[in-house]
Amino acid sequence: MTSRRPVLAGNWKMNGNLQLAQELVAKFSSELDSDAVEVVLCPPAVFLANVKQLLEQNAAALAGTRIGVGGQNASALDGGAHTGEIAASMLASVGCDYVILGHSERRAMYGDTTVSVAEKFAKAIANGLIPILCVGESESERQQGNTFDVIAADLEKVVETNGKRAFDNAIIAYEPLWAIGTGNSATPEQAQEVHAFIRAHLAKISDSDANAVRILYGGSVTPDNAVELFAQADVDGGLIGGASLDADKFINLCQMAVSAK
Ligand SMILES: O=C[C@H](O)COP(=O)(O)O
Repeated sequence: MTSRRPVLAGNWKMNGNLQLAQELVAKFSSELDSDAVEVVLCPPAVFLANVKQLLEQNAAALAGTRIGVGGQNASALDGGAHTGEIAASMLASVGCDYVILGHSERRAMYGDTTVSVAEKFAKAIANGLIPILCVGESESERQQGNTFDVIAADLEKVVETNGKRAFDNAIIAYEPLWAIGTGNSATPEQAQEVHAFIRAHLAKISDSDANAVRILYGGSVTPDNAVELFAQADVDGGLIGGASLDADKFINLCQMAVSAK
């Protein structure tokens, strides 16, 4: 059985400020003394360099932990006349190690598609970033029994675009659309069922070690439901929205991810 280090990624979305960054770094400096969990802070792009600088300024106090910075999106292009876009190379240049790709909010409101997300994935890995690939179904897709098909299509397009080793250094986040921001998390059993499918499908379509790929759950994770979710065999941590904006809740979730395994 491959042991997988859990990941707790905090997706601030279009929220937060430098004060939150300072609060999080101070709390991690004083209360997290384990490298058994990989923590990823994903603030809005304007704060990425500041958050990275804060982590570097507190490196001594953060020694023995694993905390990195990630973008919330990246362009499928390298650069040019694309107002408002951010290239993967730019994220890497300010110290990002990760980038969230294909979040359902970007698919719903900003034109991300299965094809464009696979192309963004290519730019991320070409620039040394670890993609956090978001997949998940809508309520109607689940009700129609299409959950696995929807997720399989995204995984297969990434492999088709990036090759059979695409997931060697990537993270997947299963985020059922009906659970995001609703307070209505998937049950541990629902999460485990989909995570197990994702892992099995990866083994079928790619040459990456499917047992080594971290698969995070996202969608209304809080300290009240995290223990059971993180205890599931194929749940390797979480992609956290709302609760990542509260330093106490977020570090609590990190500690739960450590103790759950
Ligand atoms: O990226 C995070 C997910 O969208 C979950 O957000 P949430 O924890 O606020 O439901």
